[in-house]
Amino acid sequence: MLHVVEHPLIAEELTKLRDPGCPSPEFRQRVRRISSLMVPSVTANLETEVVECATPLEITSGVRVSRGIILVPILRAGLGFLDGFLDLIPQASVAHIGVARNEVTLEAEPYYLKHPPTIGEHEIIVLDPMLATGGSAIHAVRTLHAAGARHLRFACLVASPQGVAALESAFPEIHIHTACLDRCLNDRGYILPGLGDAGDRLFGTCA
Ligand SMILES: O=P(O)(O)OC[C@H]1O[C@H](OP(=O)(O)OP(=O)(O)O)[C@H](O)[C@@H]1O
Ligand SMILES: O=c1cc[nH]c(=O)[nH]1
Ligand SMILES: [Mg+2]
Repeated sequence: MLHVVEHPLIAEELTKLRDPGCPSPEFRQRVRRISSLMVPSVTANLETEVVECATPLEITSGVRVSRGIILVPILRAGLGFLDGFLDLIPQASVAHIGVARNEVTLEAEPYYLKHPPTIGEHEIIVLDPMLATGGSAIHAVRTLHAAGARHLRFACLVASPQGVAALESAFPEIHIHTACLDRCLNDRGYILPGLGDAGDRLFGTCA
């Protein structure tokens, strides 16, 4: 299921982010701000349970999120999306998955994986600013499922209709949260209108 997180502040940040003149330090800050603004929507349906708690005056009931949270940025660009989530969910663990898209074949090429052993008991939030062909996200979700993940959602900044369709077709139960659903992909697999290469813009590695 696709959730487009609509909010005026997110829309304004994204508009500034698309500008090719936005330098890396500003780009990083804006991505971080958007990811923080997305957290309430991405986490709105987390399972909770009632717990007993004390105030200075009496015993009452409170709420606890039932499962621990693991954030999984897809390297590299997912790292740009991580801090905004950690700002609001500092207790989350962080697993890393390295996937690079081969820019000729557009195939996802995995190169790294590190996650806590208890992945199946946690809520997993996979993070990547860009969902283009969907190859990288599909590889990441498949890998995490194989490692035991059972409660998993995906959050991105910009999605293409093709990427959403591919990810939903591979995992019909998945919830995809995006700040924007863009128009299409170009013949090199870049999202239009998009914002270019998110990893390069985040880390200042543009040609
Ligand atoms: O949906 P896809 O067609 O797979 O494309 C999206 C992927 O491409 C980008 O990463 P890239 O491979 O450029 O690596 P980087 O993050 O290291 O720049 C982006 O961050 C996604 O991971
Ligand atoms: O538009 C795109 C597509 C893939 N990766 C990016 O960083 N941007
Ligand atoms: Mg890149």
